[in-house]
Amino acid sequence: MGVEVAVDGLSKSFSGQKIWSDVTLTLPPGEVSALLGPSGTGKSVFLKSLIGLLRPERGSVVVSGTDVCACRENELQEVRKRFGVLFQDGALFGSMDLYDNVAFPLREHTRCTEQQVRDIVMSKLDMVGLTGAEDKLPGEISGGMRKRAGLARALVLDPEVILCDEPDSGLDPVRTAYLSQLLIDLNTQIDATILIVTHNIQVARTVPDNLGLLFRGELVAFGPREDLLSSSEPVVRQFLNGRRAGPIGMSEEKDATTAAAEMAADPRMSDVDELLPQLEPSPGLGPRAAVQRRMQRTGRQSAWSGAPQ
Ligand SMILES: Nc1ncnc2c1ncn2[C@@H]1O[C@H](COP(=O)(O)OP(=O)(O)OP(=O)(O)O)[C@@H](O)[C@H]1O
Repeated sequence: MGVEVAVDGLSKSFSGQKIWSDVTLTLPPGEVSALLGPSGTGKSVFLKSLIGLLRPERGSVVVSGTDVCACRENELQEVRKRFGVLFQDGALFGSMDLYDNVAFPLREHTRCTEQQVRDIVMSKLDMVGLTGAEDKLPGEISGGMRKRAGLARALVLDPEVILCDEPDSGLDPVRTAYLSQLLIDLNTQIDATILIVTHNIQVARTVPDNLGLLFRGELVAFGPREDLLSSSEPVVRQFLNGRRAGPIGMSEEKDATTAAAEMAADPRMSDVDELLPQLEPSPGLGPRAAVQRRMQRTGRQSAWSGAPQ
């Protein structure tokens, strides 16, 4: 099962320029969470901070008793093995075929025999629907396939936490729908804690158990999907409805007077109040363990999480 990731009072700046400060949230073990936010608010910086690729000035990120922000390099190497990361572009090696790309972490970090490598690589490629494509080079396949290959590579070390940086970027709506289903199915099969960074409203509304929003250098909200999807917080509503009227402007933020005037003037500013059901695992996979745990954790019947489990 996935592990909890507890972030407390995290602050990051570059050369004195604040990116975000005092970010506190807990990724519940085995649940799927999504982090939203306008471009440039530091979502990728946040993901990198979780695995110690960037070092925030203040705060902690505790994974199984280890503070990623304060531990030594050798401890960091150990804690990173618990993570699988899908980078925005898949980050595949262009000169290696998909098989070797996916095998790479196993050959680097384990003493698996080539037969064991083969078994693991083929099973992960199968999980993401890439059986038969193992001989292809990244340049010979579509963007959606590259994402899935990146996901297969993120899975080979059996991670307890999976971080996905904009898994939907550059994908058409149909491929995005397949990828969303794949993330829910993976969560069902391996019960890993998943954090998705996304701009995609449909993904945000249908995939995660929990949602968070970064804005103006702060985490303005983080909580169960029901709370965020029905939130009356203007910035949350603006983002989840993808409209211009609201506090978020082209260059990230607007002054309050302009935002209020736009809200009053825009007659089409009707928000989507329908709470879309959360995606269910594909037939034959059984229920997601996270759903039951989440009900116990939050003490709620999951009224908007689709059919009863
Ligand atoms: N290594 C770095 N050194 C200096 N500044 C950086 C570094 N990495 C990121 N930044 C800055 O931090 C800010 C946040 O960047 P980040 O990529 O995290 O945003 P984001 O929310 O993921 O954006 P997008 O949604 O457009 O991908 C940007 O202004 C970026 O230029």
